[in-house]
Amino acid sequence: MTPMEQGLGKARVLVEALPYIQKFAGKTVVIKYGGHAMVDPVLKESVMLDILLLHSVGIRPVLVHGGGPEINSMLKKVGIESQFIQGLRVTDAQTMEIAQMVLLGKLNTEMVSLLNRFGGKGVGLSGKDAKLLMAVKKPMQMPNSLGKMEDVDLGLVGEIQTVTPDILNTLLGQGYIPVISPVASGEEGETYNVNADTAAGKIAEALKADKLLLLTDVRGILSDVSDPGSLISTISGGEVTTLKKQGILSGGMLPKVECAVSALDAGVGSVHILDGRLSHAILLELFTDGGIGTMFTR
Ligand SMILES: Nc1ncnc2c1ncn2[C@@H]1O[C@H](COP(=O)(O)OP(=O)(O)O)[C@@H](O)[C@H]1O
Ligand SMILES: CC(=O)N[C@@H](CCC(=O)OP(=O)(O)O)C(=O)O
Repeated sequence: MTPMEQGLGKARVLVEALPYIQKFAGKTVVIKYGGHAMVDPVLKESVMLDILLLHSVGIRPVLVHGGGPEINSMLKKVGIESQFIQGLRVTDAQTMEIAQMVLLGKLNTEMVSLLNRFGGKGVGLSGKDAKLLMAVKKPMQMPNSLGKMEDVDLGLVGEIQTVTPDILNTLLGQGYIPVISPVASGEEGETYNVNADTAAGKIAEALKADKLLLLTDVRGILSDVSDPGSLISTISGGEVTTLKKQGILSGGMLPKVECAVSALDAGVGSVHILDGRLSHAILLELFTDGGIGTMFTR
């Protein structure tokens, strides 16, 4: 291909993206990025660049990050093993301390630094800042071996009670990109560990976001988790309930579908689960017709 043809190819991509860029200018897009898709440093840079691109065309991006695998490896180093119940980490005081150190001290600052190095104005926050996320201890019930429902103790896992998005609106209004760790405060100053998808969903609801994008390490919801070809492109709340009953949705997919359905009910414009391992997944979702991953429908 000649340099002239290459140039024309790039220009065509831009012209094709233009209607989408115009459609989303001024809109709020909440992006949840985490899990294994966040471990690759090259991918991480590429996601930060995509977020900057959104910002530079007038979109208001809000980044909520996870970090489950990094928390796991730090816990392993200090000899602590985690148990997960329905995709949630049972969190004792020591686990909480380490999770907070990894999420805020390492991952949040890392992403803010990347955004700023690439010319953006990223600001790191946790749910504790300006009372963004207030939580109580999350209750949970599970069937015991006899099938009878029993209380299980998740420790310091938080259930979000209120979201006060003022700080986010202030930052967004002044051109900053908020980067949020999923740690919340309790009324008595307790620290709670919140699943990052759940935090992103509640933040999207409070901001009345136009889009919620949940980036993960699979193509989207699969009807057979071992077959990447079994992607479900669109799904309704009713279908989610059926898949749950059939046991097709499990582990970390449960908080995702729950927050997605809740966000749509609360008026978030649209919710998508995307493959965060795919380079430029965010741009493909926003700026092309086809869309990728799973889209939730009302
Ligand atoms: N039906 C399903 N379709 C796709 N993934 C599923 C399904 N059921 C369970 N999963 C699991 O959910 C995982 C994604 O959740 P999780 O590991 O918490 O992601 P993240 O860390 O990106 O938030 C997938 O890697 C997969 O193992
Ligand atoms: C309660 C709970 O499970 N909190 C999560 C918070 C981080 C997270 O959700 O990270 P990913 O999105 O990368 O999985 C945890 O401790 O792993």
